Amino acid sequence: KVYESVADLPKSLTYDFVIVGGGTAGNVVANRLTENPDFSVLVLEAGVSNEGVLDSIVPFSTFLVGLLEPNIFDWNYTTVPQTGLNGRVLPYARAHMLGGCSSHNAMFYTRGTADDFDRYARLTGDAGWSWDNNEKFSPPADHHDTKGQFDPTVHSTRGITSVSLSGFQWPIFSHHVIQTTRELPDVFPFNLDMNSGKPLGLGWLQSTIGGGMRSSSATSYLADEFVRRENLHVLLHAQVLDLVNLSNTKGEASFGGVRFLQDSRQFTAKARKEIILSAGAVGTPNILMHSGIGDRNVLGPLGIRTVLHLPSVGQNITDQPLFSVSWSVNFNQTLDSVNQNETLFNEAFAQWNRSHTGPFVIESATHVAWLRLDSHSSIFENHTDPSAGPHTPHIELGLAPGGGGPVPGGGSAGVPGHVGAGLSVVTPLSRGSITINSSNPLDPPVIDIGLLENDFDIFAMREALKRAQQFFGAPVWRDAIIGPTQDLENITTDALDEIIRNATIPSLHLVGSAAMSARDATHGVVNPDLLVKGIRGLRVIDASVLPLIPSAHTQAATYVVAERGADLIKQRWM
Ligand SMILES: Cc1cc2nc3c(=O)[nH]c(=O)nc-3n(C[C@H](O)[C@H](O)[C@H](O)COP(=O)(O)OP(=O)(O)OC[C@H]3O[C@@H](n4cnc5c(N)ncnc54)[C@H](O)[C@@H]3O)c2cc1C
Repeated sequence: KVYESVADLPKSLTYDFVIVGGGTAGNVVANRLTENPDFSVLVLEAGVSNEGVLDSIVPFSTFLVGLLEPNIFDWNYTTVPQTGLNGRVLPYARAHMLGGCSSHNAMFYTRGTADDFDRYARLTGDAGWSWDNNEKFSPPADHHDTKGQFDPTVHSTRGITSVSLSGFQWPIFSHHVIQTTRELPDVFPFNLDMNSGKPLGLGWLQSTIGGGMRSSSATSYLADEFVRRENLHVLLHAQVLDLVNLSNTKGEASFGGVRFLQDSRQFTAKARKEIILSAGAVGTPNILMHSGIGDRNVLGPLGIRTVLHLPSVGQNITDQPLFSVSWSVNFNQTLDSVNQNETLFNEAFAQWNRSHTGPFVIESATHVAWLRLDSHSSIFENHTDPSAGPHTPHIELGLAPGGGGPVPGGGSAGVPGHVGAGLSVVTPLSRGSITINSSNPLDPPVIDIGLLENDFDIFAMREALKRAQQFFGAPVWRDAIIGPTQDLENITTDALDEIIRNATIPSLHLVGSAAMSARDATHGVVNPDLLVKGIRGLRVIDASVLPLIPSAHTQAATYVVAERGADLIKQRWM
């Protein structure tokens, strides 16, 4: 059951497992552990309920933008000035609601490549880090014939989170996109299913949407049938401050509980078996450091006693840069037509309310191209290829029948008659850090994502732009395209770089802040079993543990981490 107040919890605050964060990963773990009726589980979520939050239910991007403005649904973080982005300070969205970022993300469901996961297995020395098919592949909202748009053999229909193809079509756009794969097959080969492990090429986007509504870890893994389990308690408005009840057995430290705040009152929840940190790639390292696990050179000056000197906490974090471009077109069958016309907007909303069909059942993008840089690119003279293997893309073009493309945290340009591409470098080499500058756990952490600091990333972004220009320059677009909304062709490379640095935003795909590494590695935060190195009974299960960013959006990989993490816990205790 989901509780709003500690006072309503039926038991004492002692459970077998305490999970910190009811986000994307945390709810998966809560669900899987409570399959065993002998385990009791408490989830502590700082944020609010997802129930009835329309902006989180309706997939359409205009609603999502509402969620990302400063409000109670987000932690409202900002980055430090970003050197690679001309010193700009950016909002850094992290959900503050049940379901975590799966309740307010753009719903792209992209698994990455088999190469990515093989590399995790290699890096950790644990072959178990392969991927899993656990989604519930569902019909699109409009029940159109999906033959030729995906490969059923690489999907599961028995999983928990719904995944579907676009449930609404913008016919001219879709036709032109697919026609481009025929006209320029060498650059944009059609790929039947980008989630097969080999995503290179261009195909139809799959999203975490079912029945025309967002499918998050809160609506799926905490659906009524699961959350009513007597051994599962989820407490909202419970912000964890730090880990407490430190003890030492045979030279190994362990924490017996977590201290949390609700309505300005402090409580301690105790774990008989394990504490699981699922507070996300910002929240998890923050809690670790406030609990004395981190670099002693950071903790000492702040007056935090170092329990374990683990300098990798919060280091080497990675996000993917996102730069949006758009072209004016002479047809008005685009998302912009709905956004710019109140009558059409209200009609679309009425249709969604009536039947969960129509333009509001998709976020914005309908197709994605995953591309590699030319192997002879000059950039490889100074950089080794950062991709995990030959089937791994370096860049992504998220193609949308509307201005500006998918813009997490931004919103679309919103001018009628536009098509857009969200350009992303999915194997960036820039790295950043999450650290703290105060001993008060209620103070926000210091977020430096380091976007575009490495020259590989700006090079790859320029290449992504060239591919987008090539794409919309294909013969089929000739009669449709009026021109780019910004002239990015007839300018110098320096001027282009300046524009890119001034307009790039983070994809919000942060990973690596509590990275897993091989057991005997001198770096890293968790072992391949996700237990924190040198601490007993403390696991991290969320996007923080991914040591390198998958060449994809990160929720699918986070679900994989969570499913595997839950399996590992079960193996230990059952
Ligand atoms: C705006 C946006 C758009 C995105 N779009 C996509 C997309 O289209 N496709 C995709 O694949 N990925 C996308 N992502 C990324 C993806 O959603 C995340 O990588 C993934 O959801 C992270 O899951 P997580 O479990 O690690 O963390 P989260 O889902 O963030 O969960 C962490 C939870 O812990 C809670 N928490 C944090 N600190 C505390 C504390 N001290 N006490 C108690 N609770 C705490 C938080 O409130 C949150 O609920 C997007 C992300 C954002 C923000």
